This record gives sequence, C-alpha cells and structure tokens, in this order.
Amino acid sequence: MAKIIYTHTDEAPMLATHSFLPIVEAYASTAGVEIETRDISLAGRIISVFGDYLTAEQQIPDTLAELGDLVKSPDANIIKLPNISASVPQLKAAIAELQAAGYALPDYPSNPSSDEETDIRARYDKIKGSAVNPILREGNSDRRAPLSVKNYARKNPHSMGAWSSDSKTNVATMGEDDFRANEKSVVIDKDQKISIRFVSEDGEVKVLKKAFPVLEHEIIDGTVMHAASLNAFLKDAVAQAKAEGVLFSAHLKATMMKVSDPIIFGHVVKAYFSELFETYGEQLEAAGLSPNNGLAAILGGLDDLADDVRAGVEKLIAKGYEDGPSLAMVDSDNGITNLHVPSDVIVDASMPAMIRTSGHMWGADGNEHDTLAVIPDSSYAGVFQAVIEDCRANGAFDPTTMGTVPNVGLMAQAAEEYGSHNKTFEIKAEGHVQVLDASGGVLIEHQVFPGDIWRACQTKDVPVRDWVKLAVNRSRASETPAVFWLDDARAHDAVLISKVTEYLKDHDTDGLTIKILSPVDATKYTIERLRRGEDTISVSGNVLRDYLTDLFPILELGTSAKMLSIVPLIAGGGLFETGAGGSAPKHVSQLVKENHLRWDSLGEFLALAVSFEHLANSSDNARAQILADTLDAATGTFLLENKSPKRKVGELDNRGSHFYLAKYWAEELSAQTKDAALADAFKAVSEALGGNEEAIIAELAAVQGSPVDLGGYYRPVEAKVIETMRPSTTLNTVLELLKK
Ligand SMILES: NC(=O)C1=CN([C@@H]2O[C@H](COP(=O)(O)OP(=O)(O)OC[C@H]3O[C@@H](n4cnc5c(N)ncnc54)[C@H](OP(=O)(O)O)[C@@H]3O)[C@@H](O)[C@H]2O)C=CC1
Ligand SMILES: O=C(O)CCC(=O)C(=O)O
Ligand SMILES: [Mg+2]
Repeated sequence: MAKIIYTHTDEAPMLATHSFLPIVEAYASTAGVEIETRDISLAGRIISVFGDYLTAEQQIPDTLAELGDLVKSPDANIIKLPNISASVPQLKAAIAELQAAGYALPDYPSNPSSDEETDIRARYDKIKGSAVNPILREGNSDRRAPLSVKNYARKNPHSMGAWSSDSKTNVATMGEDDFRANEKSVVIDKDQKISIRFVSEDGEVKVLKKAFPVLEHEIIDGTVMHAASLNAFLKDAVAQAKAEGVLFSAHLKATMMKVSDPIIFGHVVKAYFSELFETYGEQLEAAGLSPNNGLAAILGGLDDLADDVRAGVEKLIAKGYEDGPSLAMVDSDNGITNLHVPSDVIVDASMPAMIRTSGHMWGADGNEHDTLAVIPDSSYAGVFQAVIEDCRANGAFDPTTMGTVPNVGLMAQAAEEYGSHNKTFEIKAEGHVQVLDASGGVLIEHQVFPGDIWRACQTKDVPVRDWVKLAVNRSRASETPAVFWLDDARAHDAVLISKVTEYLKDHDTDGLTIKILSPVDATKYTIERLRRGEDTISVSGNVLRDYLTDLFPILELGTSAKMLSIVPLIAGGGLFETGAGGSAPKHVSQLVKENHLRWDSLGEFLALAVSFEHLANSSDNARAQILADTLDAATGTFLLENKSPKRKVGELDNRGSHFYLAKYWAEELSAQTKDAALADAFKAVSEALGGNEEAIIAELAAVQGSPVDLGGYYRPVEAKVIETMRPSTTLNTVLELLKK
C-alpha cells in the first residue's frame, strides 16, 4: 500500500497535527494511501535513546534512525513538521518532566566525571540542538511562496511597522578575526580519511577528531574565532549600545550551531555582566552555573551558592542592569531578557521580526525601541545591515506590491556550517589546530589560544552539483533571475564559486539571468527589485538558506509558515517540510491559558498536496493525483475565504481552519469528474460538512476561553491532547463516514 510518513513533533505543530491528521487519514484512505506517523519529538527521542534505563513498557524504537535510512531510499515520502531543536535548558526541562512522569532517566551531566556519565552526556549531546533536520535533509532545499499565497498576502497585507530615517537600529559585527576572516578552504583530491589534531606550544599532540572519511572533490573548511577578539568586540558593542541609548540584543543560532553558538552566547552574557564574572566567575563555574545556558540558568541555581556569594552575585546582576545598556526583552511582562535563555532569540526569525517592527525590539518598559543587534561573526551579518539601511532610506516594505524571493539552498548531507558541530572545539591551550590528510600532510592550520572556537565544515560535491541543477531548473520554470549569494573574498565561497562556474556549463542557461554576487551586493540587488515588485531567486548556502527563508517570507507574508518547502531527496524520494518557521512555543502558552491555538497549518496543506503528487507519480496512483489537485484548489478557496486562524481568543483558530479546509476539499472532491466513484464517496461528506457548518463552528468555539490541561509540555498525555484538539463531535462523526 502506498504510504506517506507523517512526523509527530513538538509544541504547536504537534497540537495542530492532532486536529488535522484525522482529516488527512480519512481522505487519504479513499485513495488507498496509508498515513503512518513517526515520533521525532524531543521527548520521544530522549526515551528512544535511553531504553536501557527504562521499563519494557516505556521503551520506544529509534524512529529518527529509521527515517534517516528511509530518506536514502527512493521510497521516502515524508511530511516533516518543525520540531524543537533543544538548548541545554530545554533538554534539562524535558528530562525533568519525563522523570516526574516515572521515566528513570539519568540527569544531564554538566561535568561528566565517570565513563558512565561521559556516555550519558554523549547520548544527550546527540539529541541536543538541531538533531533531526540534518539527518532527514538528504537533499537540497526548495522554498517558495506559491502564487495563491502571494496573492492572498497582496490582498490581505499583514501589519508592517513604519521605518524612520533617523532610526538608530544597526547590526554590530566583528569583521576581523572571526569565522569569516580566518577561514581556509581546500578541495579534497581523492577519497580518503582526514583527521583533526591540536599541537601544543611544546609539541604535545592531542587528537581532536579521529580519521573520518571524505570524498574526492569535497570541500573542507577550517576556521577560528579568537576569544580575545570576540571579547574586545563585545565590550565595545555593550558600550556602543549604552552610548547610543539603544537596546542591546544578541542574535545567534544556539540551536543549529549547538557547539559554537552557546559558547558565543556565554561570552555575550559575560560581556554584559562583566563585573559579575570578574568577581564570581570561578564560584559560578564551580557550582556548574555556566553563562552558556543563559542568565535564567544562573538565577535558577543561586540556591547552590554560599549565602555571601549568592548575595554578591545578586547585587552584581542588579548593578549590571543598571550600568549597562537596556536589554532587549523576550517577555517584558515577566522580566525575561534576551540573555535569559540561549534559544529564546534565534537569528533567522528574530532579525526579520525586528525589521518588520520598524527596526525595534521590546524594552523592559514594554515599549518598542531602536536596537543594536549583535551578530558576532561577519559572514552574513551584512545582509541584515543592508536591509536595515534600505528601510532607513526607503521606509518599510509594502506587502501589497513587493515581489517575492524564492530560495534554492545548498543543504544536503549536512553541508557547510550546519554540519560542523562534531568538528567544533573550544580550545584549552595555546598551540595549533591542524587538519591532516591520510598521509599526514597538513591541509589546514591555524594558530589558536585558550578559549578560541575552532571549527571545520564539510560540503560534498554531489549536493553542490544538485544545487546548481535545481537553481537552473527553478530559474527556467519560473522565468526568474537567479543569484548565487557567494562572496569571493571568503575562502569557502571562493572555492564554491569555481565549482558553480564549472557546473553551470552542464546546463542550458540560454536566456536565463544567472548572477554570482556577494551576500551584501545580492541583498541590494534583490531588494531593489523586490521594491519594484520583481521576483529574484536566491541561491544560497545552508546558513543563508535558513536566514533568507525567514527574512523574505516574514516581510512578504508576515510569517514563514506559509511557505512551500520541498526537499527533493538526492536518492529520488521526497521530504516535504511545512513552511520554514519553528514550533512557536508562544502559541502553546496561549492554548494552555485560553484554549485558542493560533498556529497556521497552511504550510502543511501545501506540503501535503505535493506529497500526494509525488506519491501519484512514484506509485502510479491516479486517485492520489486527484487528492493533490483538489487539495490545491481547496487551499486556494481557503485563502480567498480568509479562513486562516486568527490571533485572539474567541475567533476562528487552528481547529476551525482545519474544518474549513476539510469542507472545501470535500467540495472539490465531490465535484471533480475524473473519478465518479470517488466523487460519490465525498458527496455525503461534503453535504454533511456544509450542512453542519454552523453546529461544528459553534462546538469549536464553545471550548475557547478557559485554561486547558495537557498533562505535560514535552510529552503531554495523548488522550488530553486529542480531547483538546478534537472538540467537535459533529465533525468527528462526519469523518467516520469515510471509514465505512
Ligand atoms: N524546521 C524546524 O524543525 C524548525 C524548528 N525550529 C524550532 O522552533 C522553536 C521556536 O523557534 P523560533 O525561532 O521562536 O521560531 P518560530 O517560527 O517558532 O516562532 C516565531 C514566530 O513566528 C510565528 N509563527 C511561526 N510559525 C507559525 C505558524 N505556523 N503559524 C502562525 N505563526 C507562526 C509566530 O509569531 P506570533 O507569535 O506573532 O504568532 C512565532 O512566535 C525552536 O525550538 C527552534 O529550534 C525553528 C525553525 C525551524
Ligand atoms: O533545525 C533547526 O533547528 C531549525 C531549522 C530552521 O530554522 C530552518 O531550516 O529554517
Ligand atoms: Mg530557519
């Protein structure tokens, strides 16, 4: 039987799945398509990896590993919803919740001191951060706003904060002695194994990474961010924000860059609370209170300190706030700053949200203010600065007239920075880091000092060729210029430029506009066209893929959740992601507080249609193609009728939006003429949904307004989630019609 795998994830998308999946299952069954779910939630991944600590009933299989194999086969057809990429504080919270629910899981060892603890830590570190996407993304990325979605946004523009020409908002970045500036890049000449080692000043050798395989034509980069330069830069940035009277905020990717960015975040916390760490740094470290986990973790551990130390720490935190610039707030009502949790502010979504809000972030006073956005590494910071300067000169973008920027991203096989965490090291002593080839020759070498962050990245050749092909195909299919965002002044990009130039010759590019521009020039070129209403494809590496597929969608559509996000797998299967946004924890708090879920599943509708289409082609299933076409048409009506979830309690929410999608989809299915039996099967459903619209909407609305108990955050009680997400008996009964 033809099969689509649906992922069970976390937070808002997981809740939405409980409402939408029963509809999908019922409709798909009419085409003989089976929908199977696989649990890749944070809690599920923890349980599956620690089976040996748990009872037989508690154990669950490692479905992520299973999907990791599946994506390498042509049979893969997976709908991938966003999942939590856990920071250490989130990981610890999930462990605590599971322990309280009777799972005898070990604690997360902050400082492993035995073999057992080292093993536990290694297992948790694999679950930490962006641990799912790199395994499933065995293909490059193709993200765009379908025309129907773009047209909807033009007719129903989201709010855009006005920009003033005297805005003091800016990006601060290092520019020298950072990852971009110190990068070295080589192309591997033959299949072999390479290794990474540290050589101390007195010649002592320590293996950082044992020999690991690389392939002919693969690009290997090595680079280092010097801690001393980072700290000098951060000190200046703190002073600059104070002097300019703007908010201080840090924008990192502590989730996906799970080794380097929590360390950089820790340096930011130390730079802001410099006196605290100069005075009590050692005591805090001895108590296991690391700035890398944010200010909240330190505040949460104050009880472990001696009374006098605790009092001193509290005093210097208060003094830090007083002496320093105002901090950008994540939640001003509850005093949560940008420095509280490393995963609260994530650069891909946080910078566009700021740009959309007049270049403002929130201050402790609950008002918007200009901001100094600190993005230490300069590889991509200039992109945001260029957009800020453009908004200062030309005002906010206009969603009713602006063009669109689809992205083709080099992502497959853990390409570039996002695959670097198993090759990233915080350096303990002065010396040299070397990358050695199989015969011991030095491929890359850097001088390093204590505290420096050194990392290597890999980019395989097959993904690069596939990426160039995708870019040309997309440019041809949409008759849109394509720009490769590559910087010839940066080592990795220079190598990539020579490959792109060569591989473009394999394709017919006649009549196409294909350019290679540095990220800053590409930004300027693209936004100038964007303001004129013209479209431009961005063809970028993995990090810019992540940034640009939030930046432009958030400006164009108000959220990246409305994007079509396809990963054509290199082995021939399909991975269909839902939008480009995350798991919106704020939406869960709102649901728990007042039983209203504002999560928009549009990305899921779009993904499902292409998944059915893929299945129709790969398994010769004509009914799957009908499901795809009718779902597309239904989504069009859904947008025209404006049935997306609204933000406020009492209004139509996620559940109501699913009802309307189901209704329009059933109407399309019963009206189509390609398959009379199928039309007949949906006639009764369509009539029942149409006839009961008022009753269903009333049942869905009746539950809103009071708090909900889900029985857990990371692993809520299934029965309670189902009860919450499927409150309309009438709708549930209609869906049963299809199972008969
Ligand atoms: N592919 C994946 O697996 C991804 C996972 N993540 C993970 O998600 C978590 C949260 O990340 P964060 O950076 O806060 O980003 P989010 O995208 O979750 O949230 C940013 C904001 O975008 C809006 N938003 C996002 N998705 C939707 C949607 N479907 N419907 C309506 N609005 C939406 C919400 O705005 P508002 O509050 O105004 O409604 C939300 O608060 C992290 O754990 C992160 O690692 C992040 C990106 C992708
Ligand atoms: O894997 C993650 O943590 C986030 C992924 C993401 O932000 C993206 O792909 O856009
Ligand atoms: Mg992203």
